[in-house]
Amino acid sequence: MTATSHIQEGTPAPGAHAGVALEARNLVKDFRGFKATNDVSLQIREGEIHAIIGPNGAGKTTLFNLLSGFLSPTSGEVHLFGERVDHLRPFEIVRRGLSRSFQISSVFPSMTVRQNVLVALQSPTTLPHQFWTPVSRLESLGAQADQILEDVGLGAFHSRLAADLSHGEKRQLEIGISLTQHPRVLLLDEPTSGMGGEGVARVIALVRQVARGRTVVLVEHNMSVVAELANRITVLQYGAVLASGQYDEVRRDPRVIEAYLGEETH
Ligand SMILES: Nc1ncnc2c1ncn2[C@@H]1O[C@H](COP(=O)(O)OP(=O)(O)OP(=O)(O)O)[C@@H](O)[C@H]1O
Repeated sequence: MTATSHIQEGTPAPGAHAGVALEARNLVKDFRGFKATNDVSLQIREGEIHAIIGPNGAGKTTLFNLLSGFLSPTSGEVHLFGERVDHLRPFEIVRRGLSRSFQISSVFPSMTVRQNVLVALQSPTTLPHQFWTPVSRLESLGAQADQILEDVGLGAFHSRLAADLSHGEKRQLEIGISLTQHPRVLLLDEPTSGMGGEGVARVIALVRQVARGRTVVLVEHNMSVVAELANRITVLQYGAVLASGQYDEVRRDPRVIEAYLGEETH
């Protein structure tokens, strides 16, 4: 049995989602004849930390964009807790429980750490009937902001300008901003990119913490981070799923070793 076959097991009947938080069914994204996503089917189970890995250009970011509504698939479907969402806009998907953080910073540098979280808390996705509110009037959300900052380890930095945060602290803030949307599923795009050992260890601890009670999907290049965090992994190559399953099993798959993990297993 190949590792790939695991994604076929337990496939729920159409409409059911029995323990599956997020599902791609035969997803294709065609950029002018080039399939950046090529018939991808995968299931992310509720409560797991699932890593999407693969060489540069394998289609990881494109898949994230499809799962979160930032791109529409050429064909195929995305289901969130059993509901088809591939026709919805990103904010509608956020409202249904899926948030993502970005590889490129979404932080406002000229605001304080706390103001960044407050602004995210009053976004239309969390407060549907409220438009822009001056930061000074957002204090009703202050307790919530403070709790989120504690949760992501930035409690002591609340009044610091976001511009003055270290790279790693900015990533912590981005995760905090994602948490303002109360996601049941959190997509993290390379949360440890550009970090040294200490920052990586902090993010690993943070991801473990935010994963309590929710589902986390992460794109990650650092294989030791994947090994530490992921319950299951999916390996992409040329836009397609090469293998999907338990980390220890997939890393021994000869095709995966050849494509990607060779150095790790020597
Ligand atoms: N808008 C686009 N138009 C044309 N081609 C695109 C577009 N977006 C992505 N691609 C191509 O699709 C392929 C997959 O890109 P993608 O960014 O999804 O890969 P990735 O696995 O995230 O790569 P990396 O690890 O380098 O971030 C690449 O060959 C890329 O050049």
